[in-house]
Amino acid sequence: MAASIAARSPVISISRQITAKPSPSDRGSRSTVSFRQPYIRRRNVRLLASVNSNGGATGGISDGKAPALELPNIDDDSTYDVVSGVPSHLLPKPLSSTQYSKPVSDGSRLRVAYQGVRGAYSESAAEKAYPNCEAVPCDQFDAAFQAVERWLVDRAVLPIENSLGGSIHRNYDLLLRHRLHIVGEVKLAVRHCLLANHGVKVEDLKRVLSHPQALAQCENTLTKLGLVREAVDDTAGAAKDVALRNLKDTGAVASSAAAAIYGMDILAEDIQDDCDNVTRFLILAREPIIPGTDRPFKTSIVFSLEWGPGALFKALAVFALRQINLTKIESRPLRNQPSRSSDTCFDYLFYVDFEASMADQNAQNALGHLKEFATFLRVLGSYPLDTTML
Ligand SMILES: O=C(O)C(=O)C[C@]1(C(=O)O)C=C[C@@H](O)C=C1
Repeated sequence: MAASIAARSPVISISRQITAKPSPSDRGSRSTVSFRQPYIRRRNVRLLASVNSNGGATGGISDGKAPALELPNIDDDSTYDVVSGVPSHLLPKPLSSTQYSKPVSDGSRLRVAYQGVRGAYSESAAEKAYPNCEAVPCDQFDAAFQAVERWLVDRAVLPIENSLGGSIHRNYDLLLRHRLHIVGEVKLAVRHCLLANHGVKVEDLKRVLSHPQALAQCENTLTKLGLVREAVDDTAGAAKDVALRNLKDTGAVASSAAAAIYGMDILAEDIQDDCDNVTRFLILAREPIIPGTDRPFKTSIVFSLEWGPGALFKALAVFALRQINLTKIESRPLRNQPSRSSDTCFDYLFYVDFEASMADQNAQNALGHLKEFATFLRVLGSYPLDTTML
């Protein structure tokens, strides 16, 4: 069984870590508010602006010493990539929102990286996003990011949050460390099974292996059964391991697909704590898609703020003032910052998803406003919502 798996697509494992950090350059600060730009700004800028009646920003930005700088001209379309400094029109052509699900132009199948081994939920998510794709297993999330960056695959499909277990923090951190763009999302109903080798009964089990998210999603059932949990890299990997070692006292929490692939029995189905167990995955590509207005879009951004009372309140107000609905907010520690005098104060990155396309002037205005006082701002992607029924 394992040999046939290897023959399909070897697992990608990349040992060298890419440690790309946001560039300290301030070049992007006066360019057009565009979904392509990872904006980087100096610290210590002071907000002197407010929202005008059209939802546009007015006023200027000051560093407290120099005269106020003029506002970024949001009608100016001469944009530059802040990483390479290359004018935007010379960069690779972005995918259009209708193109992003089409096969590659030479007729070969789209190669889509996912984390885990065959039978992982992430593989199902990749196949839901791109039904005729070649799903390529990667041993770690980081390897999937790098596989796209190194042109080994065309896309990566990675979990970002689950309705029961919450956020997958590792992928939030990797989104910033790498330079990929979010070009879509896919929601997958996750129905966990308790798997064991042939002849093993529930009463025989002492331990259970699975991905930490899957173990968290089945907390109640596993507690009732009194099983010791052991975390491994992915659910299907857990099933494969239990099967290959022919363990008789250990089960796995994984999908029914994994049971079929690794020849295991399903002892219990739907063991997640809530029948509405949904994982949202992000689709990542080297180039962004051109945001549209033809269907509902979502935009994902990450920013940091000056420390102070009401800072986050002000940041979120740029959306509230324009009736833009937020669907997700996540904070992560901002690493490699010089420590502050007070031990009680940490710096954060805020990841926000909002329901608007970067093709909407309203969304451009909101980000233009946020950019005036955010110490760092990057648009991770503007992409169509997954509105499919689960
Ligand atoms: O282990 C898998 O099968 C995965 O695809 C990973 C993962 C996750 O990281 O959240 C994906 C979906 C489920 O929520 C459980 C685990």
